[in-house]
Formats: sequence, C-alpha cells, structure tokens
Amino acid sequence: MAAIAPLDFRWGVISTGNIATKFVKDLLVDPSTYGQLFLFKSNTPLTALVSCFGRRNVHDIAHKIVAVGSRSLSKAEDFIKTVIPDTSSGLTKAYGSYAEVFADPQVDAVYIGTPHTAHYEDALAAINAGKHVLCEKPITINAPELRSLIAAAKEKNVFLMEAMWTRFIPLSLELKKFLEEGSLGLPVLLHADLSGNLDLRSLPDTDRIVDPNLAGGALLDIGPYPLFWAIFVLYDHPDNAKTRPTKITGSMTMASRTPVDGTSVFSVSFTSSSKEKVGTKIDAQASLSCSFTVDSYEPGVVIRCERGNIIIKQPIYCPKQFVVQYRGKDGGIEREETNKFDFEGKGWHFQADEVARSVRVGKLQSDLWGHDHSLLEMEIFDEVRKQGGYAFPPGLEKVVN
Ligand SMILES: NC(=O)C1=CN([C@@H]2O[C@H](COP(=O)(O)OP(=O)(O)OC[C@H]3O[C@@H](n4cnc5c(N)ncnc54)[C@H](OP(=O)(O)O)[C@@H]3O)[C@@H](O)[C@H]2O)C=CC1
Ligand SMILES: O=C1OC[C@@H](O)[C@H](O)[C@H]1O
Repeated sequence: MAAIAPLDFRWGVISTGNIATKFVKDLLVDPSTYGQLFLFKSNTPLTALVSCFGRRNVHDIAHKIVAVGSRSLSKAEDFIKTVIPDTSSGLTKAYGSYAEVFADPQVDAVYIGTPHTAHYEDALAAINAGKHVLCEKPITINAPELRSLIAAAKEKNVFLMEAMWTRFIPLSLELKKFLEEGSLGLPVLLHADLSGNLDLRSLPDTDRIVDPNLAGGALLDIGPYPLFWAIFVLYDHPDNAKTRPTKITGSMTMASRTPVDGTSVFSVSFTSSSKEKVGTKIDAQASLSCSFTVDSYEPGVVIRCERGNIIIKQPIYCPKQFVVQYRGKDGGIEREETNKFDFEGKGWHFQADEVARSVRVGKLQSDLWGHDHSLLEMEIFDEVRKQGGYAFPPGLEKVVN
C-alpha cells in the first residue's frame, strides 16, 4: 500500500498563557515517535497481566505553527522566541491581535487558549474567517452559545472541536476497545472526581479561577473531566447508543470571596426506561465531583460493572494507568490486569492529530468527540448551575435561549 504523504497542517494559535504554551510545546513533538516502552512486574499475586503501550506513531501529519496572536505584539514575539525557538527566524508570524491570525491565509486551523468567557466570540470570529477551530474546554459557557457556534461552523463548512484532549490519549483509545468487548458486562455505577486545593481565598478576585466575570469556579474549569468519563463510558456505551441522560442533579458550594463554585457535586443517570429510544439496555449512573477547595483523591475514576471494576488513577485528564478487576463466582476479586501507558510529550498533541486527520478527509466534526458530546456537556453544566444556584453576571452569556 502506498504511504500517504504527510499533510502540513498549519496552526494559528491565539493567546500566550498557560495552556497555549503547553499545547504548542506538544505540537513540536515529532509525531512519529513512540513513547518509551517499559515492562512492569507487580508483586501483587492478583496481578495476572501487565500491558504497556507507548504509541503515537503518526506519519501522515506534520504540525506547523505559522502564527501566534496575542493582545500584545511583544507577548506574541516573546512566546515565539521562548516556546518555538527553532522558528524564531521568522517561520512563525507574531501578531498583536487575534483578528490578524484569523485573516492570515497561511492559517488552516486556529487553536483557542483564551479564558472560558472569550471562547464563543473568538471561535465565532475564526469560523467566520473560514478557519477550522480547536477551542479549549469548556468550549462555551452555556449550551445556547455552543448551538450558535455549531450552526456557524456548519454554515461556513469548517471543522469545530472542543479540546477535550482526554478522549484522544492512548489510555482512552485502549479502554474504549476493552469496554466494547464487554467482558465485565454492563457498567452500573461510575465515580469520577478531579480536585486540587487552590486556596481560593488567597487568589486575587480577578484570577480566572474565581472571577465570575470570567465564568470562574470548579464546574466549568475542571468539571469537564469527571463529566468526560461519564459521557465516554455511559453515553457512548454501545448499548446506550447515545441516548441522552434521563436525570441530572447538581449541588454547589460557594467557597471563595466571589460568587463562584468551590466544589460541585453532580450526577447523570441513564435508564433503560428512557422514552427517547426504545430498546436501550443500559441502567447506569455517574456520581461526579470537582473541587478547588480540597486535595485530589485516588482513585480518580472507578467504573463498577456487572462482573468487575475498572480503576483509573489520577490525573483523570491524562491518566496513564487503568486496572481491570475481574470478579469471581463468590463475588471477590479473583484477577487483576494492569494497563500502563507512556508516550513522548504531555498528551495535548493527540487531539491535534485528530483535528488534522478529520480536516484532511473533509469532516466537520470529530468522530470521537463530536458536537453532540460538547453540547451534552454544556447542557449538563447549565442544569447543574441552575440547581446549584450559580447564575453568571448579566451580559456574560453572549447567547441565551
Ligand atoms: N486542556 C487543558 O489541559 C487546560 C485547559 N485550560 C483551558 O484554557 C483556557 C485558558 O486557561 P489558562 O491557559 O490556564 O489561562 P491563562 O490565564 O494562563 O491564559 C489565558 C490567555 O488568554 C488571553 N486572554 C484573552 N482575553 C483575556 C482576558 N480577558 N483575561 C486574561 N487573559 C486573556 C491571554 O493571552 P494574550 O495576553 O496573549 O492575549 C492569556 O494569556 C481556559 O478556558 C481553561 O479551561 C486551562 C488549563 C489546562
Ligand atoms: O483543564 C484543566 O486541567 C488542569 C487544571 O489545573 C486547569 O485549571 C484546568 O483548566
């Protein structure tokens, strides 16, 4: 079979903050690299098998960073010098505005790493300029904004995806295959938590984590990850066939000087009695939480199935290990399998490969994290905020129902 010529996929990056830096560093990792392969032997008698995967092995894509835009030209120039040193000779253009990135004909796709509240307007401007878009999570601050973006992207015939990077890491790809084999039976109860004590009262009120004018709080910032596991395992389960949840509950505690959530607890239920789709078999619930006021908790994700459990270690946004526990006839755990993963880079590049490969074949959304996934996420967050009593300041939402 003839090899496919590598596609030069040309990125324009807007913003120069924390995640833009991490994403761009990962884009610079050679896509053909395997991670370091290692063998792991456990002393636990229960552990029967250990598998190690170190994959990327992408030969069909070459990521190029052709433009970086910032609200300040000098920040864009500094970013290029420090983060993309090989191209400081001029291969990457620095712009003192985001609009210039959108207008650059060299740019195929725009990566958006601005605060949550800017996502809608930045993505819309990129789409209207005819650019494909990869936008950080949460893709918008409510569902109506996202519906409007999806409509605009369809109208302009461009690809749009939320940067839900966890979906594309090797662990998720492997776990998906395992879940589809169904050897543990159906999932029944999923627990997922992402937390970290940020000492919210010590942060300035203008920090994006606590500023209500930047849609601060735990739910929108780290809530996408526990919810990702519920959507990935339950909503996407073959026996659920993308049937929407029958019930969503939410509760929030406000713990900073500002009116944003410090901790959110929410649940999403999928039931076979759902009227939306006859024949659905799954009866499962997800118990989810996120907090900026307490430390992280292990295990990050537990998927309890009819015949055993799957245990995923922190950090749940980029886990590198899952353990499968098989239940014996007496109900006890009779066997465990540990699956470990390793790769070059930090994991943000896998989503970039997905964007380039999807665009290459003319797709307008990802097969793995499509518009429906992000829309479900935003609808769940809207409901949790409603039940939890978190209303954004007037005018923050650019589109409302
Ligand atoms: N996928 C992941 O792992 C992560 C995703 N994120 C997501 O990325 C987004 C940005 O987070 P993070 O990088 O931590 O934030 P930072 O504050 O570090 O960076 C945000 C950047 O956005 C630009 N910007 C545009 N408008 C504003 C504004 N009004 N106030 C402040 N900055 C602005 C700035 O770049 P400039 O001055 O150059 O224009 C700034 O550097 C969030 O939506 C967050 O949810 C964050 C962390 C990890
Ligand atoms: O996406 C994220 O993951 C890691 C967190 O530290 C960060 O605040 C968040 O935006």
